[in-house]
Amino acid sequence: MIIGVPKEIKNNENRVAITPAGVAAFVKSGHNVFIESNAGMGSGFTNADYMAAGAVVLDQAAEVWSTAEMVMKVKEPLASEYAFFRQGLILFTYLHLAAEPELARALMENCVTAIAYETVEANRTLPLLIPMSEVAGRMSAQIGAQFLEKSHGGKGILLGGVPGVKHGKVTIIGGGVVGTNAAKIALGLGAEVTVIDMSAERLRLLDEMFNAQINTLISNPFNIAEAVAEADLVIGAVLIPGAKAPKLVTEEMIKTMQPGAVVVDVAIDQGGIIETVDRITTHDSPTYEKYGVVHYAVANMPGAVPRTSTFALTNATVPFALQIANKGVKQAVKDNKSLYLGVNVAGGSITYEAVARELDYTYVPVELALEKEFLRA
Ligand SMILES: NC(=O)C1=CN([C@@H]2O[C@H](COP(=O)(O)OP(=O)(O)OC[C@H]3O[C@@H](n4cnc5c(N)ncnc54)[C@H](O)[C@@H]3O)[C@@H](O)[C@H]2O)C=CC1
Ligand SMILES: CC(=O)C(=O)O
Repeated sequence: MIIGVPKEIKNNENRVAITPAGVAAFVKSGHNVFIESNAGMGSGFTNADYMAAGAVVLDQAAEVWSTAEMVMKVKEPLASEYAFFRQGLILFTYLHLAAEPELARALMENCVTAIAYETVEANRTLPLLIPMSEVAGRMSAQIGAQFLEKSHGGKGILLGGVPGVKHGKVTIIGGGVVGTNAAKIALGLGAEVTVIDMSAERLRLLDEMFNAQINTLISNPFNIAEAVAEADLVIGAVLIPGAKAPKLVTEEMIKTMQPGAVVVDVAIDQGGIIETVDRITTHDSPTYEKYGVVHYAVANMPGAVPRTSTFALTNATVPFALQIANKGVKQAVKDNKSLYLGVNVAGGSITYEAVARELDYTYVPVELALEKEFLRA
């Protein structure tokens, strides 16, 4: 199979979908890799590194997209990339379609087989989301601490306090991978940490994991309102796979926060859980202020630490991509239920139930959609 890797074009997105080691793995299995010139520069990989591993370096993104049978990316394609979609193309990347209706339509209209990293599932975990959630979770506490500084618009507190002065309070809503990693760093900084989740089982696990050093609360509007009002920093970390994030922190709750408090809505890639987060921000301009509260809503947080993130992401994605390349998408998806659950669009239909429900399309099971696709070809 011919694998294409274009350079990422989202604001300050310095990750790349493949490392030279990944290229070598594809080449060893008899595949060809075409990568856009300088695609790896932001992560510290030169064109020469990729060529030494066996890749062909192409100057233009258009050449990569048009040559490839499978395009591997990091972030969802932006509007300027939709023109590259065509029937038969396999796209393997983060998609977050519940929050990207235009992208969903473009993929359907062009009959792309689109496999979303974030819905590939194994043993009730999301193996291709986990590494980036680990990164974003850790970053969220660090970033929150930074924006609490006066010079960054915050209320001017140190999360850890100092002897004789109170610690800062961090409320984390969603105790999954992002939430757990945020709690680790917030606790390490010396903050008083509260984690809210809808799963009592998850809270029990967290209580044990942190040796009762954090407060845990079951998710309901009353507990969320109280914990938000008290918090210096709120971190949004809820996920319902494939679906739009529920708005759990209302505008009224945000109004109860103190001036200079900070919210970091990590779940923004699925639409965000904070009602007053009304836009996606970028690494260039990461925050805005509303009701005196600093709002941060960057949808590609790991893009700011690209070297760590590219290694972590590709460690997880390349083995799945190799299965697709070795067997072809139809057989790979048939053999591997995890990959089956990653297919969001095929044969012009939405093939992931929660995405179809969210975007108001008829859900078509992957096997039927792929059959249609192969009959059409
Ligand atoms: N902005 C960015 O750059 C990045 C964003 N993310 C996003 O962060 C979000 C969280 O991801 P993960 O932690 O990996 O998901 P996860 O599945 O590990 O955790 C989600 C948690 O939310 C909880 N939950 C669901 N409904 C809830 C409710 N009503 N109240 C409280 N808790 C509830 C679940 O029980 C689960 O523990 C996702 O949207 C993910 O895509 C991840 C990486 C980077
Ligand atoms: C998960 C995701 O969207 C990211 O890492 O950018």
